[in-house]
Amino acid sequence: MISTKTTLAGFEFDNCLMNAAGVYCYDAAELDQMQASKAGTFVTKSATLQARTGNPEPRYLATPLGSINSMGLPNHGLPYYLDYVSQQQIAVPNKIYFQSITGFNIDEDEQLLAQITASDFKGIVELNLSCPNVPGKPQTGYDFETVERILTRVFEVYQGPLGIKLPPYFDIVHFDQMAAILNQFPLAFVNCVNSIGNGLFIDAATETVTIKPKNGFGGIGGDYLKPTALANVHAFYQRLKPEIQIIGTGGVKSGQDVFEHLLCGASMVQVGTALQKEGPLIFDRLTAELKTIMQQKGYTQIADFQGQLKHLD
Ligand SMILES: O=C1NC(=O)NC(C(=O)O)N1
Repeated sequence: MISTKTTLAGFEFDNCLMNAAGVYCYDAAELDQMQASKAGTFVTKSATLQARTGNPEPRYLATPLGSINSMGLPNHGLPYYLDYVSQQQIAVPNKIYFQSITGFNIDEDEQLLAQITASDFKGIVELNLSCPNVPGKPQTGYDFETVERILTRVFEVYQGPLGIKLPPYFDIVHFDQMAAILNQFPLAFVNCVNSIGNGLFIDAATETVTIKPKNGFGGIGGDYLKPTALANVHAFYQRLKPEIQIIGTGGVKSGQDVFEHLLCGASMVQVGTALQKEGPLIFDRLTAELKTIMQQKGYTQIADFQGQLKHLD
């Protein structure tokens, strides 16, 4: 019997696959589809203190090799998602859900966490430190001192399982510096990676950008992202203390892509662009393809190969 079960933050999940925050998680209708899918669980759209309409449209484009988006954190506000998850904790009790949050400053992060503490939320928090699409708002994950300040406050005020969503890094020294900061904290996980911020996809026929916000600059996902995502997963897997697990996100559209993220050290794999394109049935296909690869290699569980990427010595 081949199993794609996984454990994260001390919880067991029937499947190591789930959505990436932002995809199929904006409202109850989308989250219901995630609940009905083969995914092991879901994460909500990153919730902010106040509901947001997000950036002007067009703000998303699927491209042949991936996607570009500048959604701008459209969401119904944290209470909406806490209510939905509260219902699911009763309707489907033996599952653990992820709540993504993002404040626009450290005090908002604290307020969001206080709301979660005051609720009956029993799941895992994903603190998004990497949205590249709010005009004027930097990707917090690139400000190392601020990350340290935020995590210090977060773990002073919040006692439940919590991880962070990071932007991609492209410098070995940055992996070293960020890992040294993160190893100070009781993080349940680090999710590598968010989209590559501020890419540009243009239409040569009309000589125009393809999305409206920020003169067409947006987060890049899909095939373009995969080598960077795998590198970030593996770099942090190599550097973080074993108590901090890795969620792998970026460029997953086949069972092989899932296998590669797990081989690099991920304990859970999230799907964004390909889920947006194919819909939640993708989890049936990805699970079957991953099991086929595992069977061909003689593996029966993820632990048989997780993090076992070989180097050339
Ligand atoms: O963290 C995010 N990453 C993205 O690529 N897009 C969304 C968004 O724009 O809301 N947020």
